[in-house]
Amino acid sequence: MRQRRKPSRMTLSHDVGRSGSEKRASKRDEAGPFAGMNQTVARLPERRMPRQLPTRSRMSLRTEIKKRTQRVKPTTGTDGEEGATSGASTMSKKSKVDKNDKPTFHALKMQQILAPLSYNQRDKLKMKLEQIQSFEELGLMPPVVDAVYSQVLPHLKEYSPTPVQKLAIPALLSKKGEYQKQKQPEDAPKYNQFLLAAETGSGKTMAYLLPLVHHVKEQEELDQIEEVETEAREAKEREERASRLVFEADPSETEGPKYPKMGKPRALILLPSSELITQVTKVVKSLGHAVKYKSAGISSANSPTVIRNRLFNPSGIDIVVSSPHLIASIAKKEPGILSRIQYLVMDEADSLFDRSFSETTCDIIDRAAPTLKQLILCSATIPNSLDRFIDRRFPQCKRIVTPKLHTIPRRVQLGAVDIDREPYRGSRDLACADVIWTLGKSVHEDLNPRNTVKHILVFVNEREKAEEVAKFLATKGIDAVALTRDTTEQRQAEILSTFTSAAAVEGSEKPAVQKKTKLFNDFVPFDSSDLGGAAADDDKGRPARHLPDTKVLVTTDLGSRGVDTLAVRHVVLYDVPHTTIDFVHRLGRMGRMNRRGRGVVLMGRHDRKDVIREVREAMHKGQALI
Ligand SMILES: Nc1ncnc2c1ncn2[C@@H]1O[C@H](COP(=O)(O)OP(=O)(O)OP(=O)(O)O)[C@@H](O)[C@H]1O
Repeated sequence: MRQRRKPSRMTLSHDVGRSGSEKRASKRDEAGPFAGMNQTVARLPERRMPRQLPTRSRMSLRTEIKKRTQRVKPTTGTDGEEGATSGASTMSKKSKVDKNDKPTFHALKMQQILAPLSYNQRDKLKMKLEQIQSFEELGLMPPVVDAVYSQVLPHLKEYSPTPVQKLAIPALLSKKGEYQKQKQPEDAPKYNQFLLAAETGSGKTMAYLLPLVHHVKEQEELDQIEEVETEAREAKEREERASRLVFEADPSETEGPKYPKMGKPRALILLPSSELITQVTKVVKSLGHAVKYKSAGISSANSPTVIRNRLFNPSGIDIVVSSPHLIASIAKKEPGILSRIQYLVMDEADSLFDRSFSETTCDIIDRAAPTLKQLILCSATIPNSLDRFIDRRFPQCKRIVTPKLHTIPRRVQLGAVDIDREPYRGSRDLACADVIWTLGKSVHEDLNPRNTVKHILVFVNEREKAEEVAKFLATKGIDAVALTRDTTEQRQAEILSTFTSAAAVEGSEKPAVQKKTKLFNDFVPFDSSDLGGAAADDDKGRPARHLPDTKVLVTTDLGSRGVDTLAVRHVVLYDVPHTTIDFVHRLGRMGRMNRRGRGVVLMGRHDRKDVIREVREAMHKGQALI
């Protein structure tokens, strides 16, 4: 029997976008033995008016909730797919907001208080976004912009930065506040700290990478000037010394390191898994084809020789993409690796600061601090724990958040299948197979002349379950594989590559033109009559039929964080996710960059149907989850 789960500690932050100064309440003078001394006037505390408890207590809880939710209501109904309507128009509609549009989270509130971003903040951000239309307006050097067009997004005809890119790139390039930094107390960090928080699939990688490349190139020019100056100065000093010490060897003349830049990157990007390292390295490399710099991606999937060759190239290295654990272990033997870092990025920051990574990640930040100029934390979800951690550890952190933070794109729809209904009778496996068959047999409307291979992701909550479900699906004629931490790194890369390619893969079957065949668009998972039958076994237990042109990947959170699964348009939530954070990440594997997607959640009698309903409603209205 399935057990009811305990609520998770991971909850979304309620006030992500506030600035450093807003969040610290002014510290009151603490009382002490000398507190009243040397006073010339009586400093009596301000008289406080009693709180109007009677009125407040009369206010029903329902009204209270309504009042609060009004404060954070995102501008639903007025924003299109990209959500960039004019702030003025949305503001003016504030008073006319339909009651039904307000977030009415009750079940989700048990996990978390609301308000990811205030209504006003979201509106202000939208107004700011409207003012920027192209990459040229962001302040990047022209070769970097050209590299975006020619290398990273060559398949596009029209280019425009995404909201997070519009907000983050100018902020990361800005030199504002550099002077004040130098005047801060000795022990305060001398580097700028940023938090980039934006919805899944919104282009966060380029939002931090383009400014980083810009800085690296700028620094390269400065280095070259400095090198020429140093060489000239040293030559002059040598000459002077030579004229003074005609007969003696100069004891102060020691040779500097032969390869000063070897194994000492300027920028370090840290990620929690090998798949993500490979993914981000690909973007770094593609930019590097046009803007020349030296980069390397290293993960535990690489052999020590490969890692050494990539890092310790005599001509130096500019950008390294890796994981905290690997960098920490290299730094034990080669401390130089952290001695020149100026730009440090923590991508998927909520994972990198969770219990399994936090100590190592923080240690790297401390060791890089003396040379560090910018620390960038980046994530699609900001749990309360991370929010509090940032407050404590990086009180000066500048928060760059987008108006759609913590929302699931409206292009993604979520349906639910009741596994307790006929014909499943409580069998989650059977319901899962049936949903996949229905999705697999539906015909994609724009596919000609052959059916396109469909890529479906199935998310389970426990690692052991992934293997089990994949096996079951295989017995039902479905081409399913499991991806877990136990899968070898090479195999993980192989499996994921088919799910991350944007190119459509032509299938083997012609689309059936039968009347009965459902168009992919028409699929309504709530309608059980619509669920086509999964293949029955033959006498020997082998599947009687095989589902063609459909590839299924069964995975846990490993496949949900950051993986750019462009090929995926269907996600099946085999288990109801533990938290809204999991909903955001898992459903965030679809609907990336204006694509559409459909999710199906399997729900049983022990699952929180109220949670599913609220998530669906929030998605439908384009509201942020809490
Ligand atoms: N300005 C743009 N226009 C069109 N496509 C873009 C743009 N910027 C990035 N992309 C594409 O969008 C996809 C998603 O980008 P990316 O992986 O950076 O998203 P993300 O915000 O980091 O997602 P996640 O939170 O899931 O990690 C990539 O395929 C990328 O090439």
